[in-house]
Amino acid sequence: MIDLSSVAAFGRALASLPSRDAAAADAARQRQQQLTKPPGSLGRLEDLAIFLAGWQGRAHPSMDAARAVIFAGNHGVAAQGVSAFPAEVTTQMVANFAAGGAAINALTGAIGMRLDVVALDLDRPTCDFTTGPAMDEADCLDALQQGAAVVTADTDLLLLGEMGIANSTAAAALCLRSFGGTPADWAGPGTGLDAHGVGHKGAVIARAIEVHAEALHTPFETLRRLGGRELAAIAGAVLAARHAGVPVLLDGFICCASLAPLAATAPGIVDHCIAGHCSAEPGHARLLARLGLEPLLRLDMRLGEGSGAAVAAAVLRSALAAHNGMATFAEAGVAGGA
Ligand SMILES: O=C(O)c1ccc[n+]([C@@H]2O[C@H](COP(=O)([O-])O)[C@@H](O)[C@H]2O)c1
Ligand SMILES: Cc1cc2nc[nH]c2cc1C
Repeated sequence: MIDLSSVAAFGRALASLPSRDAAAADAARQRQQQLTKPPGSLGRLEDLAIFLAGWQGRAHPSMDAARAVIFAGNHGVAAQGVSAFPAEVTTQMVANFAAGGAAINALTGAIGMRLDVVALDLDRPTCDFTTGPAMDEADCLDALQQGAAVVTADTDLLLLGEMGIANSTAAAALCLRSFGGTPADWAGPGTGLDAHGVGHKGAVIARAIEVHAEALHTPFETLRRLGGRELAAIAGAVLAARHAGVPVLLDGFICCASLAPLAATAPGIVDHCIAGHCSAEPGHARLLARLGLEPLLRLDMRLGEGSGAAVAAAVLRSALAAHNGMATFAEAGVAGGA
């Protein structure tokens, strides 16, 4: 596992991002040319298979050891009335995940994917970041490490998701600080605020940025001051996955926003990531454009908890079924191959 035990170690991990295996990607690209179809006719499915080959380091990538992990955290900023739901729903939904009753249980179940839920100190919400840093240094490092700890070298795809009432406020603050714009560019309805609620949320975010303005100089400080435990855990998991050669499937606005502070200084942090979908949360399309990611699906989903990524995982499955299972022109005796 990569070392994320100190702020300096986090900085080093972000500054030394490994590249994909170009030879494996080339071998997969050549295989695609030989399969019994007009070149390019499987569209983005071809790109996805080549992408997974490059990051898994093998011409025949797999999803047999794919794993979904949902991180959950509680947020002090919920006290500012920024969510349509009460803060206790985070803990209640974690119980629902454990009981198998949530959308993510159904969606990972439908594709036979392993699901784990990591609840991060739910009885100790982060501090309200309109008055001080969300986390102290040790807290943020611990969350980063708990995220990194879910990554094992034998995982072939890591699907990430989150659960945390009020975390779309933290996500919007991370985006605003990382990519600029106005609070209105990044604040949306989340779980269902009306227009007045969204306006209030924007004002809360503006206040937070003002309070921390002098101190938001590094990705770590932005994550620590404006983020939350589940957001830091996602950042840690993405960083660890990169160093372990594990491609990542990202979910919605909040999941992607966890990477905003990192991407602002190291844009290549998302190179091993696929955006599973574009959420209906308005900031997500803007964020994906800033991250340089083209989402696989647009289904107007805005649930979180990994749900959009789980639907997209079925598309990845199709990409690999074709890539690994089709006959070549030579094997099938079909004329016209390269
Ligand atoms: O993934 C998304 O794009 C998304 C968009 C809106 C809401 N959510 C989920 O709703 C919660 C955050 O919304 P809120 O209004 O409580 O900040 C959190 O549990 C997320 O998983 C998720
Ligand atoms: C019920 C509910 C389920 C969720 N799943 C992810 N975020 C959520 C927010 C709410 C409110």
